[in-house]
Amino acid sequence: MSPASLDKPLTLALSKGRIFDETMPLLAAAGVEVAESPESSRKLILPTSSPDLQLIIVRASDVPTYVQYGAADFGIAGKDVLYEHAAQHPGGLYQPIDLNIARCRLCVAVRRGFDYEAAVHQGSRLRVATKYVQAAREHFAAKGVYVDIIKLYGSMELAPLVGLADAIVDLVSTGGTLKANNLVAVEEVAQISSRLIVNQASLKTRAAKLQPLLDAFAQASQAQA
Ligand SMILES: Nc1ncnc2c1ncn2[C@@H]1O[C@H](COP(=O)(O)OP(=O)(O)OP(=O)(O)O)[C@@H](O)[C@H]1O
Ligand SMILES: O=P(O)(O)OC[C@H]1O[C@H](OP(=O)(O)OP(=O)(O)O)[C@H](O)[C@@H]1O
Repeated sequence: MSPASLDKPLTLALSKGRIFDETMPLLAAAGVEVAESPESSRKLILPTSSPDLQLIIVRASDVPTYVQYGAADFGIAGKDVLYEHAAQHPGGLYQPIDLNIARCRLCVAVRRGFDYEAAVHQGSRLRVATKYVQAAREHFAAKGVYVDIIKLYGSMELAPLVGLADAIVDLVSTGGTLKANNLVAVEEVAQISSRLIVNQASLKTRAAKLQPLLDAFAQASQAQA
C-alpha cells in the first residue's frame, strides 16, 4: 500500500436513521463532530471534524459489503444484518465491539388468535415471511419445524394479514408495530444490537489511525451497556 493511501482519511460506513443517530454520541465521545446530517443532505460522503475520518452513508444491509471489500475501513451494523451477511460471505469481517446501540429483538410473530403452538406441533409446514432468511431457517430447524420461507424486503407485518404467510420473523422494539397490525410475538429468535465491524486489511495496515477510535468506541459503548 502506498504512503499516499495510508494518509487518506479512514472511512466509516453507516446507515441513516437510528444507526447514524445513535453513533453520533459515540463519535462525540471520541472527539469527532459531524456537521451535516443524511436526513437533510443528499451527500453520501460526509466529512467530519477530524481530517482522519470521513463517513459514507449506505443501506443498513450494505454496510458489511462495503467493509468486507475494503471500500470502507470500518462500519456499524446490526447483528441481524451481520448474521444474514455471514451466511453468504463467511469470514472476512472482524467484529471487535458490541456497541449496545439500536437494541431490539428478532421475533416470530403471528396474527392475534392464530394458534401457533398447535400449528407448530401438527407437523404441517408453516409459511414464514421474513427479510431474515438465514436466522429464520436456523430457528425453525433447531425446533424441528418444517417451514416454507418467503423472502420479503420490508413491511413484513402485512404478510399474515393478507394471507401471504402464517408467521413472520421480524424486529420488535416497543411492540407498537405489531400491536397496530393486530399481531403478537410468540417467540424470541435473538437479542439484537449493533456491532462495529472492521476490514481485516485495514486493521493491519491502518492500526495507528484506527485503534484510538476503536478504543474510544469501546469505552463509550460500555457506558451504554
Ligand atoms: N425498531 C427498532 N428498534 C431498535 N433497533 C432497530 C429497530 N429496527 C431495526 N433496528 C436495528 O437497526 C438496524 C438498522 O435498521 P434500519 O431500519 O435503519 O434499516 P433497515 O430499513 O432495516 O435496512 P435496509 O435499509 O438495508 O432495508 C437494523 O439492522 C437493526 O439491527
Ligand atoms: O416494535 P417497534 O418499536 O414498533 O419496532 C419494530 C419495527 O421497527 C423496524 O422497522 P423500522 O421502524 O425501522 O421501519 P423500516 O425498517 O420498515 O424502515 C422493524 O422492521 C419493525 O417494523
